[in-house]
Amino acid sequence: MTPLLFLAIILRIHLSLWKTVVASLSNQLLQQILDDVRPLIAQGRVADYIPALSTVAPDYLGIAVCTLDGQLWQAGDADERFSIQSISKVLSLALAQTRYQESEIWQRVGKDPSGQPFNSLVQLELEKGKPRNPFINAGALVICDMLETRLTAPRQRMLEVVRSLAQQPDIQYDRQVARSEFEHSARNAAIAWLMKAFGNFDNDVATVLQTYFHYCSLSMSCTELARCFAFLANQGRDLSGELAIITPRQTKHINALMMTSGMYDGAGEFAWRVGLPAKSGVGGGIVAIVPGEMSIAVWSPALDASGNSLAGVAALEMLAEKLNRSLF
Ligand SMILES: NC(=O)CC[C@H](N)C(=O)O
Repeated sequence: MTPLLFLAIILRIHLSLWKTVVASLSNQLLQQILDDVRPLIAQGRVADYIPALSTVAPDYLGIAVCTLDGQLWQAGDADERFSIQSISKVLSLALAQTRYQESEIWQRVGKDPSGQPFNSLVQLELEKGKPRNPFINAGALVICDMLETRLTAPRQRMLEVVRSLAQQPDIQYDRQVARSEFEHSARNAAIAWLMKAFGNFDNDVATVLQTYFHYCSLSMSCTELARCFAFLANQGRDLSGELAIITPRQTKHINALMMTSGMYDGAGEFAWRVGLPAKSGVGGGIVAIVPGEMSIAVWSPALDASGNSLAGVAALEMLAEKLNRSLF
């Protein structure tokens, strides 16, 4: 067999597999999944440590899938906006990757799962102010500190990035959520000050906290999130394929970190149940990536003990199973 023929056969197999997935994806399938997981909402709890989040009704439930050819599938409250919270930590890291050398980032923040709650201080003290990874609060605060140093207007820049990736020019910060977090920022401030004591924080703590809380307060829908995060399924390129947000190597790094640390101390169980890189936020959103194929966003505000959306995880588990997609 000539190498060319071999390549053609492989390509055919790949394309027919791709078609199978797309064929089995439908709005009805997504709706069915939402109907199946809805009873789980009652077992979770809406985050209340940020007062502005505690008023969100627990019965919202939405899902959106964006495949790399730009097609969208949706069900439930897919177009309702919510606070993306820690999902923004992925975007801050991507932004930092465009402004810093690889070694500059990873000398200040680790690449390992923490096995601890996302806002824990214990490990940070023991490990001399170097956070385990960029997706726990300490790590994201270091990344925001780095952005503060290199960007003249970090909040504006982030808005430009998400608006362009999600193809939605009116995405905004929810100022009420950002203010509420700032008024209840004792723990995050303690984390930042502890890192400053260890020499791993350069800028004014209050300024960086404000940037961090604004990023967390980004208000986006599942549809917008699915579009926005498609670059992680696409080797770092946006949906048009024309704009490289980050390099394929940087994309690999982010997906690996999402796999091991995107769901906090629930990351192991999530890998076991779903097997895809993902990032959650205490607003109840989760973004998951099927590399080379699609990005998925779910939202259900009631959380499990690790701070991950309870029905959201179950919905991803079902979808991954139905599409026969897992990295394992
Ligand atoms: N897990 C999260 O979504 C936490 C983010 C939240 N803004 C906090 O700092 O506590």
